[in-house]
Amino acid sequence: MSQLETLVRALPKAELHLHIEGSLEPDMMFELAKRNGVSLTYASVDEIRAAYDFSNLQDFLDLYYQGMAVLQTEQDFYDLTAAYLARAAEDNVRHVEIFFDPQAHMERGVDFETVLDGVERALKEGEASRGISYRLIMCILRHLPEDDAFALMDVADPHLHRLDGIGLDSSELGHPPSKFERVFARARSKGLKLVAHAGEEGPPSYVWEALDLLQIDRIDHGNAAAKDAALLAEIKARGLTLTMCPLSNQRLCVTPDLNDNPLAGLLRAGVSVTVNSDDPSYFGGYINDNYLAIAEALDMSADEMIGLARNSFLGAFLSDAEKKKYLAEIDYVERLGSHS
Ligand SMILES: Nc1ncnc2[nH]cnc12
Ligand SMILES: [Zn+2]
Repeated sequence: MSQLETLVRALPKAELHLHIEGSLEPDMMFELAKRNGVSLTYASVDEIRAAYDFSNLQDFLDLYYQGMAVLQTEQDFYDLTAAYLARAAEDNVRHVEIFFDPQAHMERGVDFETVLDGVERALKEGEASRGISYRLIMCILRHLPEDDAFALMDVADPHLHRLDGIGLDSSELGHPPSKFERVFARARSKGLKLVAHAGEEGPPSYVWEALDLLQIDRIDHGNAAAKDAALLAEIKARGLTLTMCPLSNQRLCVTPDLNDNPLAGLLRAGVSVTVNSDDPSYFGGYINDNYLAIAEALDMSADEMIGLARNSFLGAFLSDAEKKKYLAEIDYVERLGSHS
C-alpha cells in the first residue's frame, strides 16, 4: 500500500454527499427483490453491473429509480442504511450527511414515515454502536412540479425535527433552481439547512440561482463554478463548501477523463472543496476510492488529502465543538504521518 493510501485510509472523514438509495448494492437489490416478491429485469448481479454504463445523468437516474423499487418496508430502509454505514466505517468515515428521496418512494405507495423510520433507526444505531454522527437531508426531486415539492413539505411537516436540511436533486437540465425558490423559502422559514445540486450538468447560471434565489448553505457538485471567475469569487466570499464527487462525474460523463476534473483546481484556488461518493454502488467506488482516484489523476499531495478531509468537517452541519473534536483527530493523524 502506498504512503498516500495509508494516509487516506487513516484520515477521519465526513461524507456530505451521499444518496442513500445510491448505496443499494446489486446483491442487496436481489435479496430485497426476493424478500418483497418484486421481479427484476436482470437475471444476475453481473447483468446489473453490466447495465451501469451511463452516457449522462438521466441515463443513470432511469436505472436508479428502477433499482430502488425493491425498497418497500421499514426494514428494507434500515438494512440499506445499516449496510452503507458498515461500509463507510471501513473507510474511516466518522460523520455522514445523508440524502434521501421520499418522493421516489411515495409515488410507489411507500409511506414517508416508513422511509424515514428505517433510515433514521439505522443512523441512530450507527451513532451508538460505531460512533458515526449524522445529519439527514430530505431531497426534492426537481423533475417533478413545484406543487409536488410543496406536498412533500406538508407530509414532512410533523417530522421536521428529525430532519436537518432540504436538498434538490434529480434531472438538472431544464429544471433550474428558480423553479423551487418558493419551496426553499418555506424550508428556510422552518430553520432547515439548504443545499442543492447545481452545476453538475447545468451551467454556471444554475449555481448563481442556487446562491441568490435559494440562498443555499452548501453546493452539491458545483463543477460549473470552475467556468465562471465571478462565481468562484462569490463562492469564496460566502465561504460555501462544494461537495464534489469525482467518480460520479467520470461515470456520468460530466468529466469522462478524471484528469479533467476541476476538483484540484478549485481547491488550489482556495475554494472549500470536499470529496464524496454520491451513489457509490452505481459509480464504482466509496469515499476512499474517490480520494485515491483524484490523488492519482490530479497529482494531489498528502497535504491536499489532509486539507480535503478537514474541509469535510468544516463544511458539515456540525456544531463548532463537534468540528473541533474531529479536526483534532485529523491533526493527530497528520502528526503521526510527519514522524514516519
Ligand atoms: N448525481 C446525482 N445528481 C442528481 N440527482 C441525483 N440523485 C442521485 N444521484 C444524483
Ligand atoms: Zn448527488
